[in-house]
Amino acid sequence: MNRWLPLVAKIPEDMTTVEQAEKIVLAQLTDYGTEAVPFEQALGQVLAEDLLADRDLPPFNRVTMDGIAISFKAIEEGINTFHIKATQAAGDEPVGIEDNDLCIEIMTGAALHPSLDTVIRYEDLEIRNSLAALTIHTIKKGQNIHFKGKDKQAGNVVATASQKVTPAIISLAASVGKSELLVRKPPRVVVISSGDELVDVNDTPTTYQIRRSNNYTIKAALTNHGLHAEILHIPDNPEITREQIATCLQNYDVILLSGGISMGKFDYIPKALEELQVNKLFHKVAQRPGKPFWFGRHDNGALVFAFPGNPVATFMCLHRYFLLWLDATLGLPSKAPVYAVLDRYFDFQPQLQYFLQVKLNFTNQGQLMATPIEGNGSGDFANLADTDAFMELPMETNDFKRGDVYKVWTF
Ligand SMILES: Nc1nc2c(c(=O)[nH]1)N[C@H]1C(S)=C(S)[C@@H](COP(=O)(O)OP(=O)(O)OC[C@H]3O[C@@H](n4cnc5c(N)ncnc54)[C@H](O)[C@@H]3O)O[C@H]1N2
Ligand code: MOO
Repeated sequence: MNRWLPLVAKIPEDMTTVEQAEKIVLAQLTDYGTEAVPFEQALGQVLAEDLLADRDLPPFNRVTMDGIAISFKAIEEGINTFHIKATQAAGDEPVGIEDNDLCIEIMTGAALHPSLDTVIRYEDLEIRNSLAALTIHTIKKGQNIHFKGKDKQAGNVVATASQKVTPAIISLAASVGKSELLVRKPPRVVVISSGDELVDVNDTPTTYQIRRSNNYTIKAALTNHGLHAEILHIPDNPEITREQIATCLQNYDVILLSGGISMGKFDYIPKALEELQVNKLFHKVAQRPGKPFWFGRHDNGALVFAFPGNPVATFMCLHRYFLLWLDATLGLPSKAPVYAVLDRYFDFQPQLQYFLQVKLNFTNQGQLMATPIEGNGSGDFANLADTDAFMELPMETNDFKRGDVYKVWTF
């Protein structure tokens, strides 16, 4: 590299830096309201209410081992053989004892009667003719019991608003009897591809055509984030492009476009967007891949993320900008950035912020290492399957040394 260049990178005036682009995107947060959904359908959505315990958790003194329940007083009195008074299953009404030499044969999950305070596992007993004899000497009062209210008390918050609904939260909702959850309404999203060279998955491409894939990649990534999206393909025709986008601007909150935004003769998208009064907030970011990225907002509030068509560029911009915006707009707390150690030397000369594709691995010391898998540019989608993240290499540097630590965007 030319070491005489100043460290502050110079970028062309018509370009936005990655940092500025992120700020502009994150300044466009929108509240789409809330909706009640059946709890099983809430996976991946963002909670819009606190989830409260409807009763103590656990709701009774819960036995945690199959065996017998006794009063600890018996142990203090030196008793080590017990008459089995009854057998109690989980869900049964609790059975108590009147004398300390009695016990209840009891199962995991059963509710303990107030006259009992200690549970001894079958493994520590010998049972014969309705008599249970201890085979161990050390017994602690209160052992093998999960006490009422130990985890949460009635009215306590078990999950807070602005948390993403995970399988654990589905489990909590079921436990506290919330069959419906109030969640943040996600934006209505349409994913649009364009280009006459693109045919659908089930069509046979001519020798010079390819199958469209970006729209499916985007849709799949959104599904992973709990967001449903519609798909639309527009041919390379300026009138149809304008008409279709105009309709989408009325029917969707967010339009994710892929392709048709650089300098080609058939790249009609930026012009159509401007004609439709979508205000351009930036076009071109000093980054690779994804330099021609276009972002704007219609007066009605609809946002347009127009990603460059090359598959890796679309994929990177989706993760670096759109998903970041989505989390923020749904009120999720911002995630702490993830950093990894570059495991070999890498150089990149252009004055652009480079998003290097990497394979991530933890060492046996718990350190996250990133191995560059560069591929063949932003058209090389095959390479995406071999990598886990983009490593964001700062624009101010051209030489990235083994052992350097940089931010990664996992996908
Ligand atoms: N003169 C210039 N040419 C290009 C520039 C530039 O700055 N000056 N930038 C290059 C960069 S960087 C990129 S990235 C691409 C982006 O161009 P577009 O957004 O206009 O995308 P297209 O030309 O429509 O397509 C690019 C490439 O991707 C394929 N593609 C498009 N959509 C899909 C899809 N849904 N599924 C799969 N593949 C798709 C398309 O067939 C092309 O091969 O422009 C460079 N050119
Ligand atoms: O943005 Mo392009 O992705 O550099 O190929």
